[in-house]
Amino acid sequence: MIIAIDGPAASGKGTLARRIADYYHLALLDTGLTYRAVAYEMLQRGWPLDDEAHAIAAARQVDLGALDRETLSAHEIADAASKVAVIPEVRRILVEKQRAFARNPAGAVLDGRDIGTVVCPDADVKLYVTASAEVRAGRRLRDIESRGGRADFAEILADIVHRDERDMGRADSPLKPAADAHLLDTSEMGIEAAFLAAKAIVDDALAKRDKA
Ligand SMILES: Nc1ncnc2c1ncn2[C@@H]1O[C@H](COP(=O)(O)OP(=O)(O)OP(=O)(O)O)[C@@H](O)[C@H]1O
Ligand SMILES: Nc1ccn([C@@H]2O[C@H](COP(=O)(O)O)[C@@H](O)[C@H]2O)c(=O)n1
Repeated sequence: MIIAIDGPAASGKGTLARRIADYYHLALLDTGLTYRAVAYEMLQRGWPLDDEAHAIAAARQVDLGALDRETLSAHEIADAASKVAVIPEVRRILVEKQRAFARNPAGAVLDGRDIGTVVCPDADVKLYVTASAEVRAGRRLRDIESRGGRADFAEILADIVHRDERDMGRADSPLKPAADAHLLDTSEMGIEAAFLAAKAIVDDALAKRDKA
């Protein structure tokens, strides 16, 4: 079984993906980390983010087994990731690795921006998780503060809106719900309620599949 979870920044898709993968005993890949790994390498080396040759070389080096969430989750890497993610050849290389992961015989959950539309168009279940930009900014702020950091709500909101615009507006694999995705607006749902709503969708899809 493959479950595809897409959505804009800080919508809670990663949290949901983790819960679903644990519950159904599926392998999990946060594909955002693969773009972040390319951005991290570019920033570390001092290469401009629009240097396509170096970005492509960095994408080839990405090892799915060695993605360091702690290092890659830094807030400033997110914006850089969305800049390298507009380069078609970077996407092609990373999508190939993501598809290889999705072939895991035990089944897999992948979350990102183009999983239901490009990476796994035949996924058994597709979820498009969203929430208002203000709710998402509030969640991200609490996230940063709970780890001892400081941030400004207005700045986070502006970053989120700007990143969404870039992700939705790019020519190659823009963020959008797949035609057959189930929309899950979690603006007024806590983590547990969002998980239960997603689980109901997955269980329903599995029951239909088993009947067919
Ligand atoms: N339904 C929810 N209600 C309240 N808080 C939530 C909910 N879902 C996720 N969160 C919290 O919001 C923050 C962002 O969630 P998460 O990292 O899962 O988002 P994401 O969509 O994967 O973000 P990104 O695209 O930036 O990686 C986390 O602190 C998480 O605990
Ligand atoms: N399938 C994906 C996943 C991510 N991106 C780009 O990476 C940026 C960071 O992603 P996070 O989920 O870790 O926040 C994101 O803003 C996208 O630009 C992508 O293009 N496709």
